[in-house]
Amino acid sequence: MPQLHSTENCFVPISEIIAVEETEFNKKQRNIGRWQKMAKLHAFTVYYVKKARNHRWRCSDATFWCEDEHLCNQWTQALKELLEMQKSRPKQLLVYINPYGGKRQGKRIYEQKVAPLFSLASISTDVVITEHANHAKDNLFEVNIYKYDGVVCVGGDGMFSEVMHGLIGRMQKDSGIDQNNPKASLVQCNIRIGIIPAGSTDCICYSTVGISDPVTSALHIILGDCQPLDVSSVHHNNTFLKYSVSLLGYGFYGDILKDSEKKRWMGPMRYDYSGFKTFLSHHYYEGTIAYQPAKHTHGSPRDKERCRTGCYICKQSEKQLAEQSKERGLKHEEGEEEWKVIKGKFLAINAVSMSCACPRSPKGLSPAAHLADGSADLILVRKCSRFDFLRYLVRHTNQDDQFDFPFVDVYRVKCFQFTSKLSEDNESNVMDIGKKRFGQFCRDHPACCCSIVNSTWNCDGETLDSSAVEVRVHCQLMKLFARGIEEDCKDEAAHSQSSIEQLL
Ligand SMILES: Nc1ncnc2c1ncn2[C@@H]1O[C@H](COP(=O)(O)OP(=O)(O)OP(=O)(O)O)[C@@H](O)[C@H]1O
Ligand SMILES: CCCCCCCCCCCCC/C=C/[C@@H](O)[C@H](CO)NC(=O)CCCCC
Ligand SMILES: [Ca+2]
Repeated sequence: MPQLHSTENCFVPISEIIAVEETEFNKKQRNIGRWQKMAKLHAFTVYYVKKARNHRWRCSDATFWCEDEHLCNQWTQALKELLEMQKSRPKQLLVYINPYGGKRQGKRIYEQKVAPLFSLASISTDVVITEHANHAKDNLFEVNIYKYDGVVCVGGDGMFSEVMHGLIGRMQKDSGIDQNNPKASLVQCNIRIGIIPAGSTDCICYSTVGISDPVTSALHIILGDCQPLDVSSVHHNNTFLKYSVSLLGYGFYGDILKDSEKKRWMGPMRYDYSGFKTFLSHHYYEGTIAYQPAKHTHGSPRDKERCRTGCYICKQSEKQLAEQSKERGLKHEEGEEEWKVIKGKFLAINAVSMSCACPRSPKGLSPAAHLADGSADLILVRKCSRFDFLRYLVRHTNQDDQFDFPFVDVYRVKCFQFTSKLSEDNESNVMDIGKKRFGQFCRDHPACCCSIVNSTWNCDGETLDSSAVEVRVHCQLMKLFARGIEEDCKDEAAHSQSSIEQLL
């Protein structure tokens, strides 16, 4: 009876096999003293995902061999057929590389770490190295996107934002939807985006995979993972400004971004420099926020439960979304629902449609936010002392609850509007003041830190031109090659039904 041998005793679900290849096998047989004639061996290698600590994935391999050529061929054939049956895996990808993002390593990372894995998994790629900002976005309006199973961006959150705007914008254009209408029901984008992190913050990758690591992300793309994602649309006076998936921040994060743009040459360090400077400036801004609570979702921003792979709350929202689209044509109740209004002086107004976890803050700005529940968490940090604001910031880096302060409020919302007091008071006056230098203080109280100019909105790392905005969350508008953050469970794979071991 011919037997199959292997270099490793491993247990791998079919869904985690990257590729199967026929191999040349030279088993060095140690013989005691005399030369021994060896029968020709036939072999194949199985490349599979090995899960390491902290959500890191690596490509590992195991070689199987036997003397019977027919048996060996039967095995390779059977495994390849099983891989062919994994229908969610991409075969053709469009790749955009930003050579200047983060530490300017995008091209090297792609060529050395990602391209060899794509080629091993028989994925064909069209690669575009961007030559200027908006190159990827504009290109997505021109190419035949429908021939691809996905679009990959190599860069940071800014590069992802470009690709997302290109894809969502293209989908709306092709469906005749006017993006300037803040109430429009946008068409979902089913072409998945893969993120190979090579930027400064990489918040979207970290929050959807659990780590910012190019090889891990490449493997999620190869396995054909799919993670739906909420997208917020931002409008001003019936004009579309931008989409956001991570942070929409006014005050603290807007000011950091504005200052850091001038320091791009510093690379990722610019955020630490500008963060420190902005913290010391301690500006607060007056304005009015009106929001509609997200009543459709069961979670709350103060939950202890986190959004993890297969999240129940996101699944419920997905069901609701499917029901809604069945009933399309029936009137949206949004307009009839009650608006809550809050006026005040704020150091920061942050709206996050995901946790915004990143290496700087592994639990993120709102640890219990969901990736795909159709809501955003609106965090209001009111005027407080520098010391209290520092305590608030530090809690982003430890286990303490950052919402447990009397000057911090958090609401789960489906839409909101913001108007600064300055623009409410006197539009023309704002124009005059705006011409003066940024950061001027109230003349009556030079030490009070209330700013007589507006802050800027930070929209996923890019500034918006308007301070008055209207924001609406679009549930699961797009999809990523990811699966959300997996619960830490070492023997997960051991419960899979379809494993090589079972086949053996
Ligand atoms: N070839 C290019 N030259 C100049 N800018 C580019 C080019 N390609 C893309 N960009 C722009 O660079 C901006 C920043 O890119 P990216 O997000 O990759 O890096 P980052 O800003 O360092 O990272 P993060 O967004 O994570 O902070 C993007 O908004 C994108 O529009
Ligand atoms: C004394 C220690 C205090 C430490 C406080 C740490 C708090 C860190 C929270 C980080 C939140 C990041 C939110 C993500 C925003 C991204 O969409 C955006 C684009 O990449 N990045 C920034 O705007 C860059 C924003 C950079 C912020 C530092
Ligand atoms: Ca959400």
